[in-house]
Amino acid sequence: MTVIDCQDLRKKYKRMAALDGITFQLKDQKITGLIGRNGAGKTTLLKILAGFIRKGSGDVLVFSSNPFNNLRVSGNSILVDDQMSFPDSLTLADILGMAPDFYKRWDTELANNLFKYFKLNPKQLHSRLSKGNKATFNMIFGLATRCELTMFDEPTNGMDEAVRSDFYRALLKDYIAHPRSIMISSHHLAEMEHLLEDILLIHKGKVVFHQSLEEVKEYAVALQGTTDLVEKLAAGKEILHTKQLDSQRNYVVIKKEEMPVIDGVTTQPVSVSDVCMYVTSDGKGGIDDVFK
Ligand SMILES: Nc1ncnc2c1ncn2[C@@H]1O[C@H](COP(=O)(O)OP(=O)(O)OP(=O)(O)O)[C@@H](O)[C@H]1O
Repeated sequence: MTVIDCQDLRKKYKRMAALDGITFQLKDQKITGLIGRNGAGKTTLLKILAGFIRKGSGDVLVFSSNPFNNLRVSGNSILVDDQMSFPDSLTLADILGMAPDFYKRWDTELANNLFKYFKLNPKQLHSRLSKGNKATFNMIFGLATRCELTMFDEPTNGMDEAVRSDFYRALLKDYIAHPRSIMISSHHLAEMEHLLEDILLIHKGKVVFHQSLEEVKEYAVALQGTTDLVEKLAAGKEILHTKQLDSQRNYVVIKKEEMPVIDGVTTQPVSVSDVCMYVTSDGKGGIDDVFK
């Protein structure tokens, strides 16, 4: 089943293009990482998919329907972000108690068990929660809805390291038991990489690639060695990143292709988070370019 189908999706804020022709499809039940630099358009895309804001032009279908103000979409999807708000008069216990009325697959046992594990106070008002506890409660809520399309926008913002690690584990365990389409935008790609099956990388409102994690791991290769040898080997190749290691040695990341073996140059894999950082970087040397 096609869960999401975006074709040339565009959205402008005044004259600024936040989404500039996004095309991708989400077909199977997978955990997809929505990755991109600050301002890439991740939140805008998620809000359109959740039906919170209107698209500009192009097509967007969620469960084969336009998601904006659509009851079928809102009943089967959830966007968990730090702007989730609940009526001020409701305590956390009230919110959990009312959730089954809105989400048909709501799992009360999961919600209660996670709630106890994270030692949240059932009498507290959502608006009074600390940043980290609000993120934790929102995560519990998002997981317990078991929505067919569950989207998290920077879910771990504010969580301490232990809670982040528990969140990743809870998400994975629940997903394995109850597969569904999950999309997570996060700046902590390295620490949640083990969860992801696919990566949708966007930059300046455009899709850079939509690939499996295994494909992204094979996307680039790093060459390290004496500057003249590395430069010779990298000549004519698509260079993604360069770093001068010392006066004689260089480190160059290129798009992966068959490489001849040359004495004095080693080839190394490039991590998924580094690939995403390099291909969305405007300069090739990163912050070092500023100090040249
Ligand atoms: N309500 C708004 N009004 C005007 N411009 C906006 C609005 N919301 C977002 N933008 C702009 O649209 C672009 C995309 O923003 P968006 O929040 O979607 O990016 P993001 O990838 O989620 O960024 P970050 O990782 O920093 O949260 C940015 O340039 C942002 O300034």
